[in-house]
Amino acid sequence: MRLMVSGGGTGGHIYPALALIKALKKRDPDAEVMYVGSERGLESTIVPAKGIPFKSTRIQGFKRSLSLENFKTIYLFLKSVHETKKMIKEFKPDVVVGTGGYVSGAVVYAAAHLHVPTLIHEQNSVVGITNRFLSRYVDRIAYVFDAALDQLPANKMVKTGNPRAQEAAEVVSHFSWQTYQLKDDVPTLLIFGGSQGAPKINLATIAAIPEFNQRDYQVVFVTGQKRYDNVMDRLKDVTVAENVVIKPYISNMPEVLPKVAAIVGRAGATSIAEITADGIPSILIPSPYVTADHQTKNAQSLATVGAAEIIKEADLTGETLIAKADQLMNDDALRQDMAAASKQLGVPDAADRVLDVVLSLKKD
Ligand SMILES: CC(=O)N[C@H]1[C@@H](OP(=O)(O)OP(=O)(O)OC[C@H]2O[C@@H](n3ccc(=O)[nH]c3=O)[C@H](O)[C@@H]2O)O[C@H](CO)[C@@H](O)[C@@H]1O
Repeated sequence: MRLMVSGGGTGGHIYPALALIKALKKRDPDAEVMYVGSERGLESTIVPAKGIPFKSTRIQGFKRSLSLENFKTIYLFLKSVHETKKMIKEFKPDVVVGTGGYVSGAVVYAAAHLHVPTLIHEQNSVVGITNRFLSRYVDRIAYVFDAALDQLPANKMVKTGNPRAQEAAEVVSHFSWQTYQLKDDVPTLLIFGGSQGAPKINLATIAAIPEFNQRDYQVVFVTGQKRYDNVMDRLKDVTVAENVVIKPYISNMPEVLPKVAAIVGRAGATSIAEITADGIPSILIPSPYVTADHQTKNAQSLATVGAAEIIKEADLTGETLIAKADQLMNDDALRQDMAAASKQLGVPDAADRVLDVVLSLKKD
């Protein structure tokens, strides 16, 4: 099997692709894989670091307003299609899979033009612009939320869940909080704002640190790689107690998550897949800056069954954060109930389900 995968921009599009590759390698150790990403997206560092063959192309997104930049976007897209056609002819994939982000638009479009079988994976309840465009050309569309069904061609749709859920569910974690100078027998609250960090979550957490310092539970605050210096700057005159640890990024999230008592975070689709696969209680602060407010829909799917609490970003302050965090962290029974509800929503075999579809597309 020769699989070409593309997805990029943010972690939410990259990690499902990596989980699919992992599942393929497990089933077929001789499979050859090529990942095509954008030059500047997170994938250009995350993917090569995993030892996966990686090629890049330059591409950018459309501006919502009418702008000259959009001509450059179209030019880069066409150039990218041309470049990736060459990569496809060279690598000769049996199937090409796109997991979202602009770069997958060029790669999957090029593959469809060359009559290579194609599949896209839609992680969200509201379909992204790239997948909406690609849906006309691809052979199959793997999806997670039923809400996506009426936005895409019904005859191509296969419900699979998010492959990252399987990676999260299957991991045998040997992670110890001692790596972070924390204790293994104290409940730990993990705070992170998606793959890039979220300024409002960071500000509320900074405001809450004097209170977190006095709690019996531990707090791991992940700022986002690019926002770490800014956070540390704001904290230069603030005492941070031993039970609070601040990190720019966690690169081994599947190992860390099983050791977490509760999460405060955004409601990105891939984060949610992990949270439910592991059955972790959460306080979700949906990003109001995403297409059609889809993170609120994602978060509601957990909140309605008692798996998560929601704080609207507009209501998020140090005080509201502390109040909800205390409620959850000081009540073991509540956390257990939420954990059970969360786990009910998980799809722990999602990577195999996507892989089955991929393999069914391979021509003999
Ligand atoms: C602002 C934005 O456009 N967000 C979108 C983006 O979110 P984003 O890229 O933030 O994606 P998600 O929240 O879905 O997933 C984040 C991923 O990054 C990982 N992670 C995060 C922090 C860290 O320190 N280490 C780490 O490994 C998480 O474990 C998870 O696997 O893609 C998602 C999936 O299409 C969408 O639902 C989100 O709406």
